[in-house]
Amino acid sequence: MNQSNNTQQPNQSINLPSADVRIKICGITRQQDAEAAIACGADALGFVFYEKSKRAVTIATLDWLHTLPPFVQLTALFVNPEADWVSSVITGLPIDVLQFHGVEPEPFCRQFGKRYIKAVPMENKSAQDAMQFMAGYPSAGSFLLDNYGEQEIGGSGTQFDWSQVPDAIGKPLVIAGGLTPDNVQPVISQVKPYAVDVSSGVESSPGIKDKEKIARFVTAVKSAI
Ligand SMILES: O=C(O)c1ccccc1N[C@@H]1O[C@H](COP(=O)(O)O)[C@@H](O)[C@H]1O
Repeated sequence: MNQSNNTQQPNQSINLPSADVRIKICGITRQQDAEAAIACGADALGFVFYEKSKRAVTIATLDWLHTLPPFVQLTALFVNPEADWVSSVITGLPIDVLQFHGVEPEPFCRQFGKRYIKAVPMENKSAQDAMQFMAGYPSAGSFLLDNYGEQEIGGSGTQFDWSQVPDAIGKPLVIAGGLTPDNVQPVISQVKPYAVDVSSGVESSPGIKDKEKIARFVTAVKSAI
């Protein structure tokens, strides 16, 4: 094929129509919340393997994970973990994707042979800064933009400046940070992300999901234009 006929504007092939924007419900700690999220239409669930989090889980507390239905992606979130800890988690549980929220270098993230999402700290960051950060992770399958600073760890439950989301990066972008059933439509309209990720915005208290909020979130995403 003629090379010149095969050039793509990277994000044109990745941005999805709003109705197809994928939904990840993160910070799940309980089986009933996982099942509720799947019943509501979540595409992916996230589990926080970070002991300082109010949503921290362990291999033992997720012994029900094998009973979940197929075709829902299970994501393990880590913050500056030991490699052995990541290996134990992916050996012990049916994890599909890793998500790194700390300052893990690129060789660390890719050593596990799993697809991974690298979180990008967007607090006070320009689109140019974000692109520079992402360029350091060529092996990442996707980037998750969240509102935290270089020395913090994410999960603040607050929004960043969506006007600073870079375009044409050639990788799927996941938008996170303070999303709720009420503000997810504007970010989809503005940014046209590959996926949206929510944790605190669909909770009744940290680590306890609210099925009604999840249902409202999913409905809002699927009806976004
Ligand atoms: O949820 C946590 O406690 C957490 C701890 C450390 C890093 C990330 C964490 N949460 C993740 O942050 C994003 C956005 O969450 P929110 O919707 O703003 O509450 C999401 O992936 C959370 O799982």
